[in-house]
Amino acid sequence: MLKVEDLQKHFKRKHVLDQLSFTVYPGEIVGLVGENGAGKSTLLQILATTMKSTAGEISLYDSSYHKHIKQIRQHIGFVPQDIAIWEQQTVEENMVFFEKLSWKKKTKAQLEQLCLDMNLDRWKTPVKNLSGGMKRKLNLAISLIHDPGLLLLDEPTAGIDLKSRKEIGAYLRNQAKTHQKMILYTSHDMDEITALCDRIITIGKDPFYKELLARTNKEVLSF
Ligand SMILES: Nc1ncnc2c1ncn2[C@@H]1O[C@H](COP(=O)(O)OP(=O)(O)OP(=O)(O)O)[C@@H](O)[C@H]1O
Repeated sequence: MLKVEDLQKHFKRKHVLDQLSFTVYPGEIVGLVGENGAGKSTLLQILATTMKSTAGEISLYDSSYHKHIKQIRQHIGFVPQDIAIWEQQTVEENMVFFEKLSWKKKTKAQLEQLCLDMNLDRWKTPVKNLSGGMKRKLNLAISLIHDPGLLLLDEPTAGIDLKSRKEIGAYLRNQAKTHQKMILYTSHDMDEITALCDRIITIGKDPFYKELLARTNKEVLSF
Protein backbone atom coordinates (compact mmCIF):
# COMPACT_ATOMS: atom_id res chain seq x y z
CA MET A 1 0.00 0.00 0.00
CA LEU A 2 0.93 3.67 -0.40
CA LYS A 3 0.99 5.61 2.85
CA VAL A 4 1.33 9.39 3.02
CA GLU A 5 1.73 11.07 6.41
CA ASP A 6 1.71 14.79 7.16
CA LEU A 7 3.02 15.69 3.71
CA GLN A 8 3.91 19.32 3.10
CA LYS A 9 5.22 21.18 0.11
CA HIS A 10 6.21 24.84 0.10
CA PHE A 11 7.67 26.78 -2.79
CA LYS A 12 9.57 29.44 -0.82
CA ARG A 13 6.78 31.06 1.21
CA LYS A 14 3.97 29.57 -0.85
CA HIS A 15 2.28 26.65 0.91
CA VAL A 16 0.88 24.32 -1.74
CA LEU A 17 0.35 21.09 0.21
CA ASP A 18 -0.33 21.19 3.92
CA GLN A 19 -0.50 18.19 6.25
CA LEU A 20 -1.79 15.64 3.75
CA SER A 21 -2.28 12.15 5.19
CA PHE A 22 -3.92 9.29 3.31
CA THR A 23 -3.50 5.68 2.28
CA VAL A 24 -4.12 3.92 -1.04
CA TYR A 25 -4.65 0.15 -0.97
CA PRO A 26 -3.98 -2.40 -3.76
CA GLY A 27 -7.03 -2.70 -6.00
CA GLU A 28 -8.14 0.89 -5.42
CA ILE A 29 -8.58 3.80 -7.80
CA VAL A 30 -8.37 7.06 -5.90
CA GLY A 31 -9.38 10.29 -7.62
CA LEU A 32 -7.52 13.51 -6.92
CA VAL A 33 -9.47 16.71 -7.59
CA GLY A 34 -9.14 20.41 -6.88
CA GLU A 35 -9.14 23.78 -8.61
CA ASN A 36 -6.37 24.84 -11.01
CA GLY A 37 -3.22 25.40 -8.97
CA ALA A 38 -4.49 23.41 -5.96
CA GLY A 39 -1.41 21.18 -6.02
CA LYS A 40 -2.54 17.98 -7.75
CA SER A 41 0.42 17.78 -10.13
CA THR A 42 2.77 18.74 -7.30
CA LEU A 43 1.46 15.84 -5.21
CA LEU A 44 1.77 13.37 -8.10
CA GLN A 45 5.32 14.52 -8.82
CA ILE A 46 6.31 14.04 -5.18
CA LEU A 47 4.74 10.56 -5.16
CA ALA A 48 6.52 9.81 -8.45
CA THR A 49 9.85 10.84 -6.80
CA THR A 50 10.49 13.56 -9.41
CA MET A 51 10.04 16.31 -6.78
CA LYS A 52 11.03 16.47 -3.10
CA SER A 53 8.53 17.25 -0.36
CA THR A 54 9.25 19.90 2.27
CA ALA A 55 8.18 17.61 5.13
CA GLY A 56 6.31 14.39 5.78
CA GLU A 57 6.71 10.66 5.31
CA ILE A 58 5.78 8.51 2.34
CA SER A 59 6.08 4.75 2.10
CA LEU A 60 5.24 2.21 -0.58
CA TYR A 61 4.79 -1.45 0.42
CA ASP A 62 6.20 -0.41 3.84
CA SER A 63 9.45 0.92 2.29
CA SER A 64 10.28 4.52 3.08
CA TYR A 65 10.78 6.95 0.17
CA HIS A 66 13.70 8.51 2.06
CA LYS A 67 15.57 5.24 2.49
CA HIS A 68 14.71 3.12 -0.57
CA ILE A 69 14.12 5.51 -3.44
CA LYS A 70 15.71 3.26 -6.12
CA GLN A 71 13.62 0.20 -5.26
CA ILE A 72 10.51 2.34 -4.92
CA ARG A 73 10.94 3.79 -8.41
CA GLN A 74 10.72 0.26 -9.84
CA HIS A 75 7.13 0.02 -8.61
CA ILE A 76 5.91 3.37 -9.95
CA GLY A 77 4.31 4.13 -13.29
CA PHE A 78 3.89 7.87 -13.89
CA VAL A 79 2.03 9.57 -16.72
CA PRO A 80 2.57 13.34 -16.45
CA GLN A 81 0.15 15.86 -17.94
CA ASP A 82 2.36 16.51 -20.96
CA ILE A 83 2.66 13.60 -23.35
CA ALA A 84 6.30 12.45 -23.57
CA ILE A 85 6.82 10.18 -26.57
CA TRP A 86 8.87 10.25 -29.77
CA GLU A 87 6.68 11.86 -32.45
CA GLN A 88 8.72 10.73 -35.46
CA GLN A 89 8.90 7.09 -34.34
CA THR A 90 6.22 4.44 -34.69
CA VAL A 91 4.22 2.99 -31.79
CA GLU A 92 6.42 -0.12 -32.00
CA GLU A 93 9.66 1.91 -31.94
CA ASN A 94 8.46 3.91 -28.93
CA MET A 95 7.48 0.78 -27.00
CA VAL A 96 10.78 -0.94 -27.80
CA PHE A 97 12.78 2.20 -26.87
CA PHE A 98 11.11 2.50 -23.45
CA GLU A 99 11.34 -1.25 -22.85
CA LYS A 100 15.11 -0.96 -23.18
CA LEU A 101 15.11 1.64 -20.38
CA SER A 102 12.91 -0.55 -18.21
CA TRP A 103 14.28 -2.85 -15.51
CA LYS A 104 11.73 -5.49 -16.51
CA LYS A 105 12.08 -7.13 -19.92
CA LYS A 106 9.17 -7.68 -22.30
CA THR A 107 8.95 -9.39 -25.70
CA LYS A 108 7.65 -7.45 -28.70
CA ALA A 109 4.47 -9.54 -28.58
CA GLN A 110 3.93 -8.55 -24.94
CA LEU A 111 4.55 -4.89 -25.75
CA GLU A 112 2.07 -5.00 -28.62
CA GLN A 113 -0.47 -6.72 -26.37
CA LEU A 114 -0.14 -3.89 -23.83
CA CYS A 115 -1.24 -1.49 -26.58
CA LEU A 116 -4.00 -3.79 -27.84
CA ASP A 117 -5.39 -4.08 -24.29
CA MET A 118 -6.23 -0.39 -24.64
CA ASN A 119 -7.55 -0.76 -28.19
CA LEU A 120 -4.44 0.90 -29.59
CA ASP A 121 -3.94 -1.10 -32.78
CA ARG A 122 -1.55 1.15 -34.77
CA TRP A 123 1.68 -0.74 -34.08
CA LYS A 124 3.46 0.43 -37.25
CA THR A 125 2.07 3.98 -37.31
CA PRO A 126 4.32 7.00 -36.60
CA VAL A 127 3.18 8.73 -33.43
CA LYS A 128 2.78 12.06 -35.26
CA ASN A 129 -0.11 10.46 -37.21
CA LEU A 130 -1.98 9.32 -34.07
CA SER A 131 -4.92 11.20 -32.56
CA GLY A 132 -4.54 12.84 -29.12
CA GLY A 133 -6.45 9.97 -27.52
CA MET A 134 -4.19 7.35 -29.09
CA LYS A 135 -1.10 9.24 -27.92
CA ARG A 136 -2.46 9.24 -24.37
CA LYS A 137 -3.09 5.48 -24.64
CA LEU A 138 0.50 4.99 -25.84
CA ASN A 139 1.84 7.09 -22.97
CA LEU A 140 -0.16 4.95 -20.57
CA ALA A 141 1.04 1.71 -22.20
CA ILE A 142 4.66 2.92 -21.83
CA SER A 143 4.13 3.59 -18.13
CA LEU A 144 2.96 -0.03 -17.69
CA ILE A 145 5.92 -1.78 -19.36
CA HIS A 146 7.63 -2.52 -16.02
CA ASP A 147 4.38 -3.76 -14.35
CA PRO A 148 4.27 -1.03 -11.69
CA GLY A 149 2.10 -1.60 -8.63
CA LEU A 150 1.42 2.13 -8.24
CA LEU A 151 0.10 4.12 -11.19
CA LEU A 152 0.13 7.92 -10.98
CA LEU A 153 -1.87 9.52 -13.76
CA ASP A 154 -2.10 13.27 -14.29
CA GLU A 155 -5.22 13.93 -16.38
CA PRO A 156 -4.81 10.82 -18.56
CA THR A 157 -8.09 11.50 -20.35
CA ALA A 158 -7.78 15.27 -20.89
CA GLY A 159 -8.91 16.41 -24.32
CA ILE A 160 -9.89 13.02 -25.69
CA ASP A 161 -13.19 11.73 -27.00
CA LEU A 162 -15.75 9.88 -24.93
CA LYS A 163 -15.10 6.46 -26.51
CA SER A 164 -11.37 6.60 -25.78
CA ARG A 165 -12.08 7.91 -22.27
CA LYS A 166 -14.41 4.97 -21.64
CA GLU A 167 -11.80 2.53 -22.99
CA ILE A 168 -9.07 4.00 -20.77
CA GLY A 169 -11.46 3.95 -17.80
CA ALA A 170 -12.35 0.29 -18.36
CA TYR A 171 -8.68 -0.57 -18.73
CA LEU A 172 -7.74 1.19 -15.48
CA ARG A 173 -10.59 -0.49 -13.63
CA ASN A 174 -9.36 -3.88 -14.84
CA GLN A 175 -5.78 -3.04 -13.83
CA ALA A 176 -6.95 -2.16 -10.32
CA LYS A 177 -9.46 -4.94 -9.78
CA THR A 178 -7.77 -7.86 -11.59
CA HIS A 179 -4.12 -6.95 -11.10
CA GLN A 180 -4.41 -5.24 -7.70
CA LYS A 181 -2.75 -2.03 -8.87
CA MET A 182 -3.04 1.16 -6.85
CA ILE A 183 -4.12 4.02 -9.07
CA LEU A 184 -4.07 7.71 -8.20
CA TYR A 185 -5.68 9.71 -10.90
CA THR A 186 -6.53 13.37 -11.58
CA SER A 187 -9.26 14.68 -13.82
CA HIS A 188 -11.49 17.73 -14.05
CA ASP A 189 -14.38 15.54 -15.26
CA MET A 190 -16.49 14.86 -12.16
CA ASP A 191 -18.73 12.31 -13.91
CA GLU A 192 -15.65 10.31 -14.84
CA ILE A 193 -14.16 10.65 -11.35
CA THR A 194 -17.33 9.49 -9.59
CA ALA A 195 -17.87 6.64 -12.07
CA LEU A 196 -14.31 5.34 -11.94
CA CYS A 197 -12.90 6.00 -8.48
CA ASP A 198 -13.46 4.07 -5.27
CA ARG A 199 -12.52 7.07 -3.14
CA ILE A 200 -11.77 10.72 -3.81
CA ILE A 201 -9.28 13.18 -2.33
CA THR A 202 -9.98 16.89 -2.72
CA ILE A 203 -7.19 19.42 -2.23
CA GLY A 204 -7.13 23.21 -2.38
CA LYS A 205 -8.78 26.17 -0.73
CA ASP A 206 -11.89 26.28 -2.90
CA PRO A 207 -14.69 24.22 -1.25
CA PHE A 208 -16.39 23.71 -4.66
CA TYR A 209 -15.28 20.09 -5.25
CA LYS A 210 -15.82 19.05 -1.64
CA GLU A 211 -19.37 20.42 -1.71
CA LEU A 212 -20.10 18.90 -5.12
CA LEU A 213 -18.88 15.47 -4.04
CA ALA A 214 -20.77 15.58 -0.76
CA ARG A 215 -23.90 14.97 -2.87
CA THR A 216 -22.51 11.66 -4.15
CA ASN A 217 -22.23 8.41 -2.20
CA LYS A 218 -18.42 8.38 -2.54
CA GLU A 219 -15.99 8.43 0.35
CA VAL A 220 -14.26 11.82 0.18
CA LEU A 221 -11.16 12.98 2.03
CA SER A 222 -10.48 16.73 1.93
CA PHE A 223 -7.32 18.75 2.61
N1 LIG B 1 8.50 24.54 -9.42
C1 LIG B 1 7.62 25.40 -8.89
N2 LIG B 1 8.03 26.56 -8.34
C2 LIG B 1 7.15 27.44 -7.78
N3 LIG B 1 5.82 27.23 -7.74
C3 LIG B 1 5.36 26.09 -8.28
C4 LIG B 1 6.22 25.10 -8.88
N4 LIG B 1 5.47 24.07 -9.32
C5 LIG B 1 4.19 24.39 -9.02
N5 LIG B 1 4.14 25.60 -8.39
C6 LIG B 1 2.92 26.26 -7.90
O1 LIG B 1 2.25 25.35 -7.05
C7 LIG B 1 0.84 25.49 -7.21
C8 LIG B 1 0.25 24.14 -7.52
O2 LIG B 1 0.56 23.78 -8.87
P1 LIG B 1 0.09 22.40 -9.50
O3 LIG B 1 0.57 22.38 -10.91
O4 LIG B 1 0.49 21.30 -8.61
O5 LIG B 1 -1.51 22.54 -9.45
P2 LIG B 1 -2.63 21.62 -10.11
O6 LIG B 1 -3.65 21.38 -9.05
O7 LIG B 1 -2.01 20.43 -10.73
O8 LIG B 1 -3.23 22.59 -11.22
P3 LIG B 1 -3.91 22.26 -12.66
O9 LIG B 1 -5.31 21.77 -12.37
O10 LIG B 1 -3.93 23.61 -13.32
O11 LIG B 1 -3.06 21.27 -13.38
C9 LIG B 1 0.62 26.54 -8.29
O12 LIG B 1 0.36 27.76 -7.68
C10 LIG B 1 1.94 26.57 -9.01
O13 LIG B 1 2.18 27.83 -9.56
